[in-house]
Amino acid sequence: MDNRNGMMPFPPPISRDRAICEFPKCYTPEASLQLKKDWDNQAREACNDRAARHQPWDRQKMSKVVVVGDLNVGKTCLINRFCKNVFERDYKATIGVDFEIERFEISGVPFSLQIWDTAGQEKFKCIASAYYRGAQVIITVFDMADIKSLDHTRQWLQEAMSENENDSCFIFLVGTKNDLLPTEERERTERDAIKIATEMNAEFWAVSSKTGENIEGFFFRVAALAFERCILKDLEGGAPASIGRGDSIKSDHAKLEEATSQEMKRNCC
Ligand SMILES: Nc1nc2c(ncn2[C@@H]2O[C@H](COP(=O)(O)OP(=O)(O)OP(=O)(O)O)[C@@H](O)[C@H]2O)c(=O)[nH]1
Repeated sequence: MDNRNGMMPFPPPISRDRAICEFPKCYTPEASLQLKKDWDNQAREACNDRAARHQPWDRQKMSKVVVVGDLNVGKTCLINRFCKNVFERDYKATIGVDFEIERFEISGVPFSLQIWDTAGQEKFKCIASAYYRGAQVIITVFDMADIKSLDHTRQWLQEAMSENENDSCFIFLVGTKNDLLPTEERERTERDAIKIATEMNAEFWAVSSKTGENIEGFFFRVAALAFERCILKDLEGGAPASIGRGDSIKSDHAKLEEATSQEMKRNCC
């Protein structure tokens, strides 16, 4: 499509497998952020009303998601399994940060998650932490087969929250690599994780990026909760997050490259 006049081309249609109609279930009621089984009435009515009047929302709806946790716990694999349906067996450390945009259609409304993958390695922390601000969702990740990484999630959350307002974020605690554990051990680790999730005010999920178990259910849940909050904020007249029309994403990429190369040059970390 011609882009010479500076207008952004229309984005491609949202994939059918990213349409969410039913309110997605939690993993376990013991560590869930919302026990309700359906959308908030006010949000649902607002969406139905707009659809009936063929009146689109003023801004494209978007939430920022920040994924944190120790190195090697599987943050990149978690994101890549959902966004690209791939699983990488070999470990490649994330340098600084990276991000993916995932588009959904929820109750007929286009909605995007901007998912930030941050490096777990200590030496890249100073780059990654610059991207914590403005998150609507924080996902703290640990490796189900490495109990130390579960203990460290409190510290990761504290650091991510230090850049955000209290109560402004949905918090998730995600255990990856559940394919590596026998049932008994898995149940024990889940019980430990649920205790920590409760302390953190987080919703717990156990997933496997290798087998794909619970990956879609988890991200649909994240998208649905973030979307609903976005609609309710809009109805309250708060400033909703806006994704812009592509140029802000490009400038994020430019900033990312610049910050990473400066940081590497300075070798400060
Ligand atoms: N068996 C199994 N291995 C996994 C799973 N998820 C990730 N891995 C492996 O764990 C290693 C680390 O995965 P990454 O996703 O790169 O880890 P990361 O947390 O992004 O690491 P950093 O970028 O250093 O912060 C890789 O060798 C993956 O193949 C999983 O669900 N099951």
